[in-house]
Amino acid sequence: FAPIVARTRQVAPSPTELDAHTLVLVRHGESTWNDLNIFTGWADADLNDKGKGEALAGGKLLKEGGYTFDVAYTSVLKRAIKTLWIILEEMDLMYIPIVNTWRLNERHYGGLQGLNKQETVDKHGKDQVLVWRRSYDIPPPECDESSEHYPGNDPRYANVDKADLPKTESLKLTEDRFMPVWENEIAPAIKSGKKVLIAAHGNTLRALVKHLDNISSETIAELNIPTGVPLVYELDDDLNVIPNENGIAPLRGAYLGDQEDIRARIGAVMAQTK
Ligand SMILES: O=C(O)[C@@H](CO)OP(=O)(O)O
Repeated sequence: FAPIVARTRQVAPSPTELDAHTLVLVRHGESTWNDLNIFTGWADADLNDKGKGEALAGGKLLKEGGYTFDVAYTSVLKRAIKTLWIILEEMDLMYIPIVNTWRLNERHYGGLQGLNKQETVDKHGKDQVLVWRRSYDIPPPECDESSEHYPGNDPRYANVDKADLPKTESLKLTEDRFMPVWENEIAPAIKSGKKVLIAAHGNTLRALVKHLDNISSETIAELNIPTGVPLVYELDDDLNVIPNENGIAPLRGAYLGDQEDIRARIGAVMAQTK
C-alpha cells in the first residue's frame, strides 16, 4: 500500500523538553466500513489501504518526533490492532507489551451496526441520527440477542460476564465501561513512569479526552476525532493535562502533523451524515 506522505512538521513539544508524562492516543486508520459509510461499532471491519497508509504516516510522525513507548493498549478489533502493529513496526518497537481489552472497543452501535449512515438519515432524519451518533447519553436502538452483532454470540467475548456485554451504547455507557481499565491499569502505568500509546476508536477516544480535558456533555457532541493522527498529551504527576498551545479546542493535547489537513479530516468525520 502507498504510505501517505507526511508533508508535515511536528507541532507538539518534544517529550524530552518537558518533565511530564507523555500519553499518545491514536484512532485507527480508515476501515473498509468507514469508507462505505457504515455504522461499525463492535463489527470487526478491517483497515483498507488508505487506513494502512494513515497508520504508517502516524508511525513516521511519532518516530520523527522522537517519541517512544513502554506499553501499548488497544481493543480486540482488528482495525485498531493493525493500526498499532503498523505504528510499532515503523517505530521499531514491536517488542513492547500490547494489552488488548474489549473495554477499549468502539462504542457498540446496537441496531444501527451494519447500516449505511446516509440511508439511516434518509429513513430517520438528520436530527435523530445526530442524536444517536453524538448525544452524550441517548443510545441507539438495541440489537437483539439473535443478531450477529450481539457480542454474546462472539467467541472473543466468551470470558466477559454476559451482564457486561452491551446490546447498544451511548457515549456515556462507553465511558462507563472504558473508565475501569483507565483507572485500574492505564493511569497507574502512566503514573509509574511508563510511556503509553493507546490505539483505539473514535468514540472510546472521545470518552477518554472528555475525561482528560474536562469536556462537558454538550461540548463533547461537537467533537470528532480523525483517523490515524497521533494526539499527544503531556500530563503532570496527577495526570492533569499540561495544555499545548496547538491544541484544537476543547482539546488541550495536540495532534501531530499538518494542522490544516487535520482540521479538514475532522470536518469529514462530522460530514458522514448530512
Ligand atoms: O461507525 C462507527 O462505529 C463510528 C466510528 O467510525 O462512527 P461515528 O463516527 O458515526 O460514531
